[in-house]
Amino acid sequence: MMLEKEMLKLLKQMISEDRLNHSLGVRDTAIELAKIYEIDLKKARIAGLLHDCAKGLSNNNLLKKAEKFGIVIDGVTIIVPPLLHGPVGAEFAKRKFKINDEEILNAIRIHTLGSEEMTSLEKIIFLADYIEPNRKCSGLDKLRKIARSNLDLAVRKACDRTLKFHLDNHDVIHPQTLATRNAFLRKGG
Ligand SMILES: Nc1ncnc2c1ncn2[C@@H]1O[C@H](COP(=O)(O)OP(=O)(O)O)[C@@H](O)[C@H]1O
Repeated sequence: MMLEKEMLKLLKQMISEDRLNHSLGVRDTAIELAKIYEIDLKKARIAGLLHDCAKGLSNNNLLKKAEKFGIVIDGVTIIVPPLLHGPVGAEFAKRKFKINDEEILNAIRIHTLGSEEMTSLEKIIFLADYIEPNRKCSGLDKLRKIARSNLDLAVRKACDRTLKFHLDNHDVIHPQTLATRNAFLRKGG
């Protein structure tokens, strides 16, 4: 595996300064949550750092890379190509950053929409992306607290926020956020 210093150097060439700061915030928040929930700190650290490594690509390039990597492009994703930055990012993590750990790759892959069944690492990356300190949306402090005491409830509440946001914005909405939300509601989240 590459050293984190080398990963950082490569990542800097791939994303903007703001996105890099966000990635460092996600890395640090993921480490903090990993300590609370007693999961592998190194995996949380690397997945957090690299989760947005494909965020610098244009919609057109995301679609091209998705096709090249054999990623399934569904009817909503073709309309909202930024949804591909997780799946394409997982491929970049593997090919450019030499990450072979499937748990890290899956956490990067599903970090935007979540999934009905998620590992603790996947939940932590999903949430760290949402609550890291550079995110300034109102009302996040409550979610920051919940993430530190109940991961499943925090995932469900994060999905609720995403759904509300996109409804209010009159956006096309990917149904996976709703599927994730319903699954976590049933888990008691
Ligand atoms: N359920 C969804 N339906 C449609 N678009 C979504 C959904 N969830 C996220 N998006 C969009 O996908 C892109 C990536 O989401 P996200 O990783 O949360 O972005 P960011 O880190 O820039 O906030 C954004 O353009 C966001 O608006």
